[in-house]
Amino acid sequence: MTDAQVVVYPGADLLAAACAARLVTRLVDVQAAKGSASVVLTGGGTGIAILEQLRRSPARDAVDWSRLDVYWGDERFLPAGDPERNETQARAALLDHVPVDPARVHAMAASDGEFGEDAEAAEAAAAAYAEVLAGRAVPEDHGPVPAFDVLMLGLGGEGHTASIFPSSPAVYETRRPVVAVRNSPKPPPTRVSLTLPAIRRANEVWLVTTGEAKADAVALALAGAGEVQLPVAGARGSRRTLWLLDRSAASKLGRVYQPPLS
Ligand SMILES: O=C1O[C@H](COP(=O)(O)O)[C@@H](O)[C@H](O)[C@H]1O
Repeated sequence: MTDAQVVVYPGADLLAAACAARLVTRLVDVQAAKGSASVVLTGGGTGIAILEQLRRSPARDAVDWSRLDVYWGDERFLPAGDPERNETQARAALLDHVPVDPARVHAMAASDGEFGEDAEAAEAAAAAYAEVLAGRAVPEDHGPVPAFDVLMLGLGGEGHTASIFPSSPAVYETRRPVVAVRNSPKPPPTRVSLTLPAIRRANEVWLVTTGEAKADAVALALAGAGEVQLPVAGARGSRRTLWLLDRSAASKLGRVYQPPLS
């Protein structure tokens, strides 16, 4: 993964605030150039902290929220409003506080929704989300997934990203953009996730994480580990891949990535 850029911040709070500022800048620039923009949100502690910082930032008003498409990289297949759903957390952190167009907020289905809770429900939810993506793709995207402007991802200490876990069926998926995930090693067991081929349709992929528990996975991914054992190693954007880390998450990288001592 030679073309990835790495930015290391002194701490988790500063990283979240800086990522929020970076996101405002990127979305404003894209809207100025194209009229509208798209962002794919991640769940997890760092991803939600970024949204909270964005809510608190006066600069958030620079974004035209009505001209933004919001997607998710993965979802925990739980009832609507469940506090563990990535959508619930993103709404509380940001989306309920800014004038987004509800029709452009593309949440993945809930387990008490139209597809029900049975064994096939998560598969149906994944297929439905693939249809949503296909419906939003334009000819210039050259495929059934939009070329997302910014796609943010967290990661697990064992190397999962979105809900693509090491050596799981999702990491081998080459055809479908969205899959159901069963028996996730991290609760809840049933999830819906973009696949690596869909993630790689994004113009920019931002990998955001903090804490020492992520340091091995970060170092291995940047050293070129294989994506089957370490799915996050397969996450990259078509134009840019950015790793946004705090010092702890970056602590096992070589000196080249370390910030100067202060
Ligand atoms: O379950 C999930 O976890 C990962 C990482 O979360 P973190 O709290 O350890 O940073 C997240 O990227 C993913 O979206 C989420 O569903």
